[in-house]
Amino acid sequence: MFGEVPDKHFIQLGIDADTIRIARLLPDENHLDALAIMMPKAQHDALTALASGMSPDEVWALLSRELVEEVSAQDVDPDDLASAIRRSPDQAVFVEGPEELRELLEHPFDVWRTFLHPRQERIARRDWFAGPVMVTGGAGTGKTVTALHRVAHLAERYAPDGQQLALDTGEVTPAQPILLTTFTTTLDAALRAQLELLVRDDDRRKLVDVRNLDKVAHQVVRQVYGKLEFPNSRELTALWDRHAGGSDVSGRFLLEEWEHVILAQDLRTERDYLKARRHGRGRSGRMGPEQKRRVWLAVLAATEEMRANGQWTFTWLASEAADILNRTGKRPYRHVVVDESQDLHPAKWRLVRALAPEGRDDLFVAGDPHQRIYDHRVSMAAVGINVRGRSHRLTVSYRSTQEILSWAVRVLGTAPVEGFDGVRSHLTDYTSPLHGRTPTVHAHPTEQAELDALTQVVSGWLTSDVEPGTIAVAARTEALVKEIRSALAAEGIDTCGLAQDSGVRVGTMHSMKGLEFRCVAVVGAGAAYLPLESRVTDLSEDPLAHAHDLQRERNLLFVACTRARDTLYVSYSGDPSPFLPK
Ligand SMILES: Nc1ncnc2c1ncn2[C@@H]1O[C@H](COP(=O)(O)OP(=O)(O)OP(=O)(O)O)[C@@H](O)[C@H]1O
Repeated sequence: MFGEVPDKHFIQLGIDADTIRIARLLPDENHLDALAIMMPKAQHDALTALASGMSPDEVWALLSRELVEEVSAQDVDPDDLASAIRRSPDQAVFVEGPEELRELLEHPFDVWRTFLHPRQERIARRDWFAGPVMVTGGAGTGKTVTALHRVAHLAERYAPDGQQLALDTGEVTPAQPILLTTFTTTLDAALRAQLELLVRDDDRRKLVDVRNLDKVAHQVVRQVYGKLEFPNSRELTALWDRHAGGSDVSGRFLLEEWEHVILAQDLRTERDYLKARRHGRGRSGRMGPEQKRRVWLAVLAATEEMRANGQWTFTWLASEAADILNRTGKRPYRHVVVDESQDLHPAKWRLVRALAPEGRDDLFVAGDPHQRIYDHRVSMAAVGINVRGRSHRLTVSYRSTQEILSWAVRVLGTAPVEGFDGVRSHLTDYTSPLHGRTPTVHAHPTEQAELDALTQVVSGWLTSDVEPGTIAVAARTEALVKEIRSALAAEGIDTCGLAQDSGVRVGTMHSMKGLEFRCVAVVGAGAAYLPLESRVTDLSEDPLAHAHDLQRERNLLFVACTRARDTLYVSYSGDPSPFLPK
């Protein structure tokens, strides 16, 4: 990791000879993190900053700024933190100790968005990175906050009319040089709201295009193909069924083969398809060459029909958008910042790569492999994104209490999780400085009894002055979400979807991703819903796909539970889910 750092840089930063020898043996930042408790803090901080690619002068500037912060913190009136944040020009305050954090808990929900920890600060406010940056970390470790601050930092380089100030390369700067993007519309609405808190100046905020990737892809492809249509899943299956006949597989299988193998690996010819790897694709792994040929022809026919009808899927759209940009050489943004990246399909990664020219500060990507709830594993190198030497991990959760974290981490089970670029990801040093109540798990004889109990719990939260919009109820299926909303409504409790704010928010576990609430109830955590049988490949069909599917269901429960800041209530009827910690 420090291969290119000369000894004199270490010495200049006060790092002793023994530590230099150890540092030279470290392959990556995870190993450096693990040594934190064995090294003097100042030396470890300096190494962490060096590892992120800073020059010795930048490291000095950062460390001395932190020192000044530490000293001046003693003069700050601790009762006046909220107004201190508002006074501070860049809306950032450094928070290190649990006491300070507890103070902050008292402040309004949204004010949280504007605090930075020195480690996050080092990433977000770094002058520049030589290429793509990856920020990983467990739920609530501030990946989104760091990404937002990075956007604000990048925006400061530009005059409000879009002219680049700091890095004048002589090229024309796009009107909106920065794209802040994520997975879904719900999340891009949340990001937009948070960016408004952080970048107060309207003109500067206009430099940032906040849009989910599907919308970005849509705009690129539409310019070439005109109006685009997106058939619903029933229409799509019917179309693919019509082409499946000769290939001895179902239309659904064919469609998945196209999206998960052909588009995922960007296979362009029958030859490439015959050679392609297809781990976790059930019976397709066992198809002979003749059958694969038939499948390839059926896929060609189905996609030709879709193209003739002007019909698209969002994965295809992303793939096509990347192709168009690569073909024309157009790069609509200077910087692309991606949040919740763990679930991006490889075609969407190709699009991300194609959206900005390669170079300094081109891509900034945040994600957590433990929160992967769709089945997309990707090698960043294969999609042309090289983060080597520029990956950073956050380990302190500022959202949930240690009690909630310790419980939720057990939901994940013990199977190793594949991180980005095939690196195993772990949560062993993932902690929270906050403490509170242990999550409670409640068993009920029937679903009706479970819903009655939920109504009482939510009423209790409301009467103890928890704002309705900071309460969320999550369930595995849409049908159960509907039942929950009716049960709460029958008791006079207003409810709304997770993206709205007109009552207690209720939604599926999938749509909880990226959000956070003071109190969370996870309902239907029984064996009937988790794992959801219809979403798990049969063991006999494909053991690898079976194991992936089960892990994905675990991750889903983990995502739902780690949305809770203060209180987590879990219930089920019938048998408990095997994922619940014993
Ligand atoms: N340095 C900090 N000091 C205080 N609060 C912070 C800090 N960093 C983040 N937070 C707060 O912690 C919570 C979680 O932050 P954020 O949403 O950025 O985490 P995340 O890593 O993106 O989470 P997830 O992966 O679960 O979506 C937010 O309420 C945020 O405001």
